[in-house]
Amino acid sequence: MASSAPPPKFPNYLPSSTKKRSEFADLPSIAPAGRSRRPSTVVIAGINGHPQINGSGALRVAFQGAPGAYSEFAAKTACPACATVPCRAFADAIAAVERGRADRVILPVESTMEGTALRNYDLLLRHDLRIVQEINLFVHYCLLAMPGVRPAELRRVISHPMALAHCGRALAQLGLRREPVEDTAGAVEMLLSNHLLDTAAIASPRAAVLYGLDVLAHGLQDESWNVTRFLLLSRTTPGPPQKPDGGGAGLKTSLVIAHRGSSMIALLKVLSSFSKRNINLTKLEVINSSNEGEAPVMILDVRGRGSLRAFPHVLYVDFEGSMEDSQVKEAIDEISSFSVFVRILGCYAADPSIYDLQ
Ligand SMILES: O=C(O)C(=O)Cc1ccccc1
Repeated sequence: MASSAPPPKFPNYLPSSTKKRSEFADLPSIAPAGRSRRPSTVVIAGINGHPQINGSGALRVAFQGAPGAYSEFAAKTACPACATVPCRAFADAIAAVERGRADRVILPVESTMEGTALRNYDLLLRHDLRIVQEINLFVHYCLLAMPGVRPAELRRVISHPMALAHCGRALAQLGLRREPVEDTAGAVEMLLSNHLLDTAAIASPRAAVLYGLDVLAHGLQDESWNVTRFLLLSRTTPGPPQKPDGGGAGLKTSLVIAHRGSSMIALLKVLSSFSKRNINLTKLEVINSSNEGEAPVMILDVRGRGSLRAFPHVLYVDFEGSMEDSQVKEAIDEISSFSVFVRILGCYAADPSIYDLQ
């Protein structure tokens, strides 16, 4: 598919003021479960075929949000026969995998409009999980409201912070007050269970159908090219990564590299280790927390004593190839010789497509 994404910016999209549903002071409390129209099962057609756990049960994929969230669609795209496990927060979704209540967890990690979701990378680094697959989805946003509500009656809009950020221009034109909540489908559920007639939600057209809400506007995102990259994580490595075409190409590896001293010198050395072996980088992000007095990046040392270690300078690198390639092995050995810490976050099939979520 087309690949002319605009250059990513790199803010952390989650504002610290993100509200939990329980903190929504001016909203009536959420209706008891019996009154909620949250569907008990969600059936979504999958798009591509991937290995499944069969027999005793479907692969269970934890995601943050209510049924109908974009992350759930990403999970179903990656594993069409999976059973999805809704979780309130990302940390809960990760805990579900760590405690064996789910087999995989799916996280949105970057978008063409907002850049890297650093918070989600932080979560990935703090836990002993491996990336087993990536999924790219086009994300289309709709403005949803309770049946019969007219646009002029709306005063505010609630949604996931990334959705609010992606639709900034349209929302400014509509003059709606923005309030972040945990996920897009959760926002829809909140409208419904609290019968909010002055509030709209930004969510997918699927969520509108699932919950029976009206779609007041389609394609609310400021940029028509709005792709979100999700990572599927597992506690264990489920065997060698499957190449997407069954051939030799299409594997990717993700690394986090920490170093002391100048991050520029380390960056140049890392780039040289890859370039002299003709290894293609697909992502490179420098986190330098020492200058602005920010908290250091905490990384779980999965090889050592399993303890969290703090680093002021970190590089995230994704590149084409896997640990099966001798050139890749050599590059990682060289990088390890001048870095204080290197962790392989996963070798996995690169997603050759961008799936369309309508
Ligand atoms: O809130 C959701 O539905 C999510 O799955 C998180 C999200 C929000 C916006 C774009 C992609 C993922």
